[in-house]
Amino acid sequence: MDGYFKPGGIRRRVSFQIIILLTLALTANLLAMLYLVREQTLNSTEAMLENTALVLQEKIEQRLNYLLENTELLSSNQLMINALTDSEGRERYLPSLVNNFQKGKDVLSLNVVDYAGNAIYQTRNSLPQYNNSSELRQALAYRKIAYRLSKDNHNIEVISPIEYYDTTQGAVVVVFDLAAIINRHIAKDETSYVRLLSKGNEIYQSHYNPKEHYVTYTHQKISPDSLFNQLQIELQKGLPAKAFNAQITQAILPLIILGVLFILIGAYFAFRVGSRIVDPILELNRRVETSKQQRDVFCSPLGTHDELEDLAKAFDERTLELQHQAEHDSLTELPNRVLFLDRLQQAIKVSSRSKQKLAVFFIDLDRFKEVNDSFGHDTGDALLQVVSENIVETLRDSDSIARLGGDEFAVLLDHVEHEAAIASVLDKILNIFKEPFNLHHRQIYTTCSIGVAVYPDNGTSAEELLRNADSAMYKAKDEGRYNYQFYTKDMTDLAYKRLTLENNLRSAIRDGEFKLYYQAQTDMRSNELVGVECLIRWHKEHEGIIPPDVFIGLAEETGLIVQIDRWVLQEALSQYQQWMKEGLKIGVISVNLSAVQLTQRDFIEFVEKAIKRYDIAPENLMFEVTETAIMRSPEQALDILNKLKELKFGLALDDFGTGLSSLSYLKKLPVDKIKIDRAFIKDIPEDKEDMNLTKTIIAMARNLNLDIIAEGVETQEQIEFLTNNGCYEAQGYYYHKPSSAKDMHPMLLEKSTDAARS
Ligand SMILES: Nc1nc2c(ncn2[C@@H]2O[C@H](COP(=O)(O)O[C@H]3[C@@H](O)[C@H](n4cnc5c(=O)[nH]c(N)nc54)O[C@@H]3COP(=O)(O)O)[C@@H](O)[C@H]2O)c(=O)[nH]1
Repeated sequence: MDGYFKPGGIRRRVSFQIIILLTLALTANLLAMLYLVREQTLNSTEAMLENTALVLQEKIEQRLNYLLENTELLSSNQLMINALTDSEGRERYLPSLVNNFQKGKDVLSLNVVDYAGNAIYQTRNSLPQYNNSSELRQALAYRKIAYRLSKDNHNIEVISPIEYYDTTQGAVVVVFDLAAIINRHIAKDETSYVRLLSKGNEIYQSHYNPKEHYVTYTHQKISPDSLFNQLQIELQKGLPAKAFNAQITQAILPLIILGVLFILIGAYFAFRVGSRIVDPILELNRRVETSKQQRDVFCSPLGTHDELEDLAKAFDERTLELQHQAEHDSLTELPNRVLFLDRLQQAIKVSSRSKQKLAVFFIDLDRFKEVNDSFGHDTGDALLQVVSENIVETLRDSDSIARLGGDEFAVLLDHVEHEAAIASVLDKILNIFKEPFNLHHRQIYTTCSIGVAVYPDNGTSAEELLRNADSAMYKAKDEGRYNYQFYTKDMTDLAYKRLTLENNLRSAIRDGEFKLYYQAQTDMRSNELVGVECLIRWHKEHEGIIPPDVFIGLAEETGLIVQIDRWVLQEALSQYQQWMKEGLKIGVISVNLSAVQLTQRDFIEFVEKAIKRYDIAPENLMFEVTETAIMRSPEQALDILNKLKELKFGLALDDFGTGLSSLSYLKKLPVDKIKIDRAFIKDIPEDKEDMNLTKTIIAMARNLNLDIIAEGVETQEQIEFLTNNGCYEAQGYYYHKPSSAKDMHPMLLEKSTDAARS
């Protein structure tokens, strides 16, 4: 029972609410009953009071009539006439007559008056003065019995004329005790009171206490002939409120007891109903809790066949949906890293038992970022979808594929017999990228690099295998992309170094650890300075200067090159402005343009803002771009290069000769200058082939009317060979090694002074 009625719990709420509802309903019923019982009791009490008042009035009137008749009989008695006329006879007959009359007749006094109203006989000497009494005068005049209430209202005086032949000689006046008359008819243990009122004044009361509350009835149904009416007497009956309420309580008490019983039974049923509602909810709750911990526990079927059953089903559906969402990639609908690792873990268990191998591929699309930047994310997404579909098609049903995130996929090959089987799948995957993908009416060229780790040789846990496949993938990238590499131990170090370098690069950008070096470009005939190339250096604390070859590749891979090259451009222009202000003659300043920048939509805008800011004419700024960079996304690159050309910026084709370098292709590029790669120059004059190639390049450039500059010029022989063959500009250690602006300053000053002199 612990927690059975937990505070705020449904069982408690349902039970309590049903009990409260029952109690309220019952109370309302009882109140209604109470009202009805009270009304009924009031009606019956009033009816009872009316009846008893009527009966009482009749009885009193009967008695009064009886007394009146007796008084009349008395007054008409012959002896009474004799007594009136004969004083002797009066003494002789009247006492016995009167005594007889008084017996049991509630008589207070009996009097005989003569015609003038003078008392000629009286008991108790109580006769009031009757000579002026209008009732006496009426009785004598009309020879008719008359009556009235006494002055103190407590008695009734009856006046009956004494007739002698056709005359009235006097009258008998009898005073009756009103209380005695009424008391005869009232029981001693009467609970209700009786009051008689005359003109609002109480003339009689029994059992009446003015301080108590009563249910009162005033009897008014009196006929005009009745004595009460003639005497103007009102009869009031009343039942004490206590007695009245006791009747109500008596009537309602069984109902209250029944009500309480009903509430108790209701409470029991409320608890049962509460349990019937709550038990399935608690069961559902328990299953929900279990399903949080155990993957295959479901809430349905609950067995209730009602809305709860629907809820349980809906919960299961939503759980499966959420589970699917949590374990799948929404773009490709492939399993994600979580599910892949789970499946890999299971596969490792099976393989460990069956002593079989399995292989994990880590696939990364090459330069996917450029596709995104060049053609937008929709195209990037479509590429990922089509690539994933193609990979799925090359795999067996028992193999697994997952999208790990971004442009990374993973494949799990089960039950691998030998490495040749792995290689066959790898080839099939690489073949997918042989042809361009047709997406959104464009042909998108892309490739992928794949790293492979094999269980148990390259790892025994899912994480380790995936991590090692990742390291092998980086090796594939380093090996020129679009190939696969099997994991070897030294790759872990490589991957670690790569990760460290990436992190350091990010902090170098943040902390401003880069410096710009400058290398002169010289006219070999006049030794005049024609320009400078800006070359980045990374001054890393404790490690010294790190050359660009070490980090530019990774910066391009990670996209960090955009920030780096933008910094280079601003720094170069700022320095150039400074030199101009100092009156130094620099010629053209060149900066390198990476492939990633050629895909940046806002690149032109950024360049325009920069030259405006440093007040540099576009003709004084040259961009050096390699063929390889252009070929990564030719359409976009050409678009940007043409715009730069239109804006009058200089364009040089860097590292010329190392790429495809066809004449027809060269004609399409809007470049002003070609830079012969150092690789052709360095072995001149020893390498005749290089010399022939260099000659061809120079001829080709001249034919196309392009300027030409040789890189890596280090010797006098190289200068002679180049100038003899029509190439007059050079960049190389022979003239100047890349140096900081400060170190370069004396040379710039000297060159500028020479130029001024000549
Ligand atoms: N995207 C960017 N790329 C840049 C930037 N700065 C440099 N780079 C690229 O890095 C590559 C290596 O550059 P670096 O180490 O600076 O080498 C340059 C010269 O130092 C070197 N050179 C010049 N003359 C000689 C020589 O007589 N002998 C010799 N052994 N080496 C010499 O050649 C490199 C010139 O580079 P480039 O003309 O651009 O090809 C290089 O590919 C740079 O492009 C940058 O800011 N952004």
